[in-house]
Amino acid sequence: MRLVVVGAAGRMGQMLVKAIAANEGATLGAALERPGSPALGRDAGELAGVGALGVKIADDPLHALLDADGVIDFSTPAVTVEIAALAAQARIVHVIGTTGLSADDLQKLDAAARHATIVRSGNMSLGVNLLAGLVKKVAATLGADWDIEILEMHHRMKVDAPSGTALLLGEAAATGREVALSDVSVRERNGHTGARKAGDIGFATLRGGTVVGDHSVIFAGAGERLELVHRAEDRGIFAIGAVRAALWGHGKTPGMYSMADVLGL
Ligand SMILES: NC(=O)C1=CN([C@@H]2O[C@H](COP(=O)(O)OP(=O)(O)OC[C@H]3O[C@@H](n4cnc5c(N)ncnc54)[C@H](OP(=O)(O)O)[C@@H]3O)[C@@H](O)[C@H]2O)C=CC1
Ligand SMILES: O=C(O)C1=N[C@H](C(=O)O)C[C@H](O)C1
Repeated sequence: MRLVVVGAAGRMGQMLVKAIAANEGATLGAALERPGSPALGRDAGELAGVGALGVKIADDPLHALLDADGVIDFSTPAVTVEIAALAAQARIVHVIGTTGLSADDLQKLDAAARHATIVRSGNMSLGVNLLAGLVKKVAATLGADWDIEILEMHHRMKVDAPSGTALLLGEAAATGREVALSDVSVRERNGHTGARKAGDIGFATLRGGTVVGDHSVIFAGAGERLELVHRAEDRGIFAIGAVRAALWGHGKTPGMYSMADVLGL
């Protein structure tokens, strides 16, 4: 499968180039960066530390997608929306790892998924997607007198909050409780907040250093507390998941899919 990597010089982009180079079922067809990026013209494999792959980083998505079977995109919301429209025109697979997407962005992705096969997840790792299943089950099992709080920590360069993973885990908890996350989520607390409202799902965000991604889902009851935790130690886990998603999506009917679909969870 011939794949394009969007944001190929980024933290995840380099991991994706590495993961594609290591996968027998995939080849790197093109590598994209923004116009004006200092990475333009560099060999994507050399930049990612896997040796020259003969693919120079370029800035023209239309040209890059011409002969592609799929595109893997861990970039920014605006770029992802643009790439989704192009992937829909080309009727190819679009794997989306980008987080921080607005409701309007998500609507545009849904429209693109009428023609593109989109796999989107706030976290492409096996561990987090298994964790989401556990969170749903625990939330469904424990009564509403157990409070749910989600805590995440990421590196100092992360630009969106709460993380895509925290929101994915929040959705899993809300689904377990058969409520809409948008009705119960509390993303900020400051000053005289009053007592916690029963049924709320709270989010707390920490940023610092080089933390790849830590997530805790805390179920706090009267006199006891249950915590489910995932710690990502290497970005390679997300890249391996994304390449697996692209290969899984090849030849699938256009639509919006998740990592749970890919992993059969
Ligand atoms: N779903 C998952 O499993 C995971 C998701 N993520 C998400 O992936 C996204 C990227 O994260 P990360 O790699 O850390 O961020 P980076 O900022 O390191 O990478 C993003 C890259 O996209 C580039 N870019 C910007 N504009 C364009 C454009 N027009 N065309 C092509 N490339 C462009 C950036 O270039 P420049 O810096 O020059 O602007 C940068 O190199 C985030 O939303 C993050 O939350 C991250 C890890 C796992
Ligand atoms: O920006 C990151 O780094 C990460 N982003 C994703 C998120 O928002 O949850 C996944 C992972 O935790 C790393």
